[in-house]
Amino acid sequence: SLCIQLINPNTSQAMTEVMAQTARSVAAPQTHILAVCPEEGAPSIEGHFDEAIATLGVLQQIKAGRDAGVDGHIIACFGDPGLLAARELARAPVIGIAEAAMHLATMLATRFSIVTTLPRTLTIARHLLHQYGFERHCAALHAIDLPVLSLEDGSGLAQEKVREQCIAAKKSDGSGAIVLGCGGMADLAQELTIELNIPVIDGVSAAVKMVESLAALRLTTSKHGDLDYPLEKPLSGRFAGLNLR
Ligand SMILES: O=C(O)C[C@H]1NC(=O)NC1=O
Repeated sequence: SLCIQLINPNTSQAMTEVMAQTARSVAAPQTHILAVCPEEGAPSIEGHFDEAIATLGVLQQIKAGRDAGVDGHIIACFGDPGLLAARELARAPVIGIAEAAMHLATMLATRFSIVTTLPRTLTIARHLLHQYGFERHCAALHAIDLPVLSLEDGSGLAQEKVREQCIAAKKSDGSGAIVLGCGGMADLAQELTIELNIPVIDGVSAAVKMVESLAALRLTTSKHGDLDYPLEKPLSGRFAGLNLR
């Protein structure tokens, strides 16, 4: 059986729960999902500053997961914060939900659109497209212009805005698939795929199946070159816990 550590980099328990439920709904029977979030940090991640704060918590969780011997780690925030640093620390695969969703979209359509939360995080999504080499695959990016935690306020307004943006994107962008740009949207993808009749992809679900695939292929994070374990040095204070030895 497999154990996959699902890390919500923000500290909102409700969002962790939404992602964990979605992850468990797609996981194979013998896959266990260990859902965690940092003890301290930002309740939502909505920019470069929040991502910097969240990265320490992600690394602490990666270390804990590694010590617990998990078979894979998922960074469940659409900015994929700390992804490469986490890959240095980890032995098992580390998958970000943005890269997972983008990869799947390129296998299903020649162009995809992204629907995320605040306009200011569109820049982060564009940066990831560049970093992953998917710029030419992404036809357009849209924001619902509501904060991340509006997805957890129980009003359903954010969910309706996501639906509207997806319908508009399908009509206007010339893209054949849509990537949902927030971990908190994980539970919306399956219903929207049916309603819109195009692939609407959630990165949490995508990442779960990618970790399962990599594990089945006995493939783990390369430790040759820049993703080798960090060089040993005396990390001090709150960082001491990140020493690998
Ligand atoms: O960037 C975003 O809008 C979404 C991103 N922020 C967050 O707290 N979880 C996320 O997936």
